[in-house]
Amino acid sequence: MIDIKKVSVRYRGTTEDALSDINLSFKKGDFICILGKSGAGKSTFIRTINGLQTPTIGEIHLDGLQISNKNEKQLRIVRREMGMVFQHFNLIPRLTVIQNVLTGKFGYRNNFKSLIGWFTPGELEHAERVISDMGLSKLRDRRVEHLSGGQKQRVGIARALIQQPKILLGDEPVASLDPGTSNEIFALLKELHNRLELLTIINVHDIDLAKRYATRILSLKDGEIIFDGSPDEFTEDDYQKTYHSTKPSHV
Ligand SMILES: Nc1ncnc2c1ncn2[C@@H]1O[C@H](COP(=O)(O)OP(=O)(O)OP(=O)(O)O)[C@@H](O)[C@H]1O
Repeated sequence: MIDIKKVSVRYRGTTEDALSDINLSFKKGDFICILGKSGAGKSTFIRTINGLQTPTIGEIHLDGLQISNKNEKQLRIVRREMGMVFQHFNLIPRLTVIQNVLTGKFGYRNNFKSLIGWFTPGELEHAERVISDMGLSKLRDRRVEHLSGGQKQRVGIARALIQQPKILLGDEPVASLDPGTSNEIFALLKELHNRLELLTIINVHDIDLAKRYATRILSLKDGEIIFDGSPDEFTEDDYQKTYHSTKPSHV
């Protein structure tokens, strides 16, 4: 589904690669968790997959088509296939739940209709369905600035789902949430992954969540993949190599 071929990324003005010679393939059914300490390249990796960052070298293919050499207009079409959820939710605080969810439709419409906030009955009905699915019906008309972190992330997920993506990308989607809520959000992401057959790729700092939910763990260090395997294969030694710190009691 996604093939990453010899991809390196070096930011302008820097002397080191943020990602270095990455070669990976992801298929439908993968629930990938990416581990790595701060600065390892996790965000760069996710951003490079959905075209927010262009590889300095190498290619990314989606279903056999190269997507890493597209212009902004073509990238908008590619990004419809990829829903994205963020650490800080990236919602519009003064807009309501349903208004925020509907912004997920913007990739499909012309700018004028989006600007004046005009949506078809079909689009509105779709938004209602996704909101209900996320357990947000009672909060439909509440401004998102008044929601809890977990509720905000559900809105973020609903906004991603309304695009009807094949791929769900998460850049630290639970890093701002408490452990209980983080687990709830991961359980929700896993349920959606199974039900909608999404390829899911998520950056996460919490190794317990990665071990509980991932079908495959990747570990990044200094822009390189240093582990690629099943959660069971990720050992204490891999943990040490990834984080260079002493073993926590829960591993
Ligand atoms: N826009 C940028 N310009 C220059 N260097 C950057 C830029 N964005 C990231 N970097 C550098 O690229 C490397 C990888 O950063 P990245 O944000 O991908 O890491 P990360 O693993 O997501 O870290 P964190 O967990 O702190 O978010 C770091 O050395 C970072 O300083």
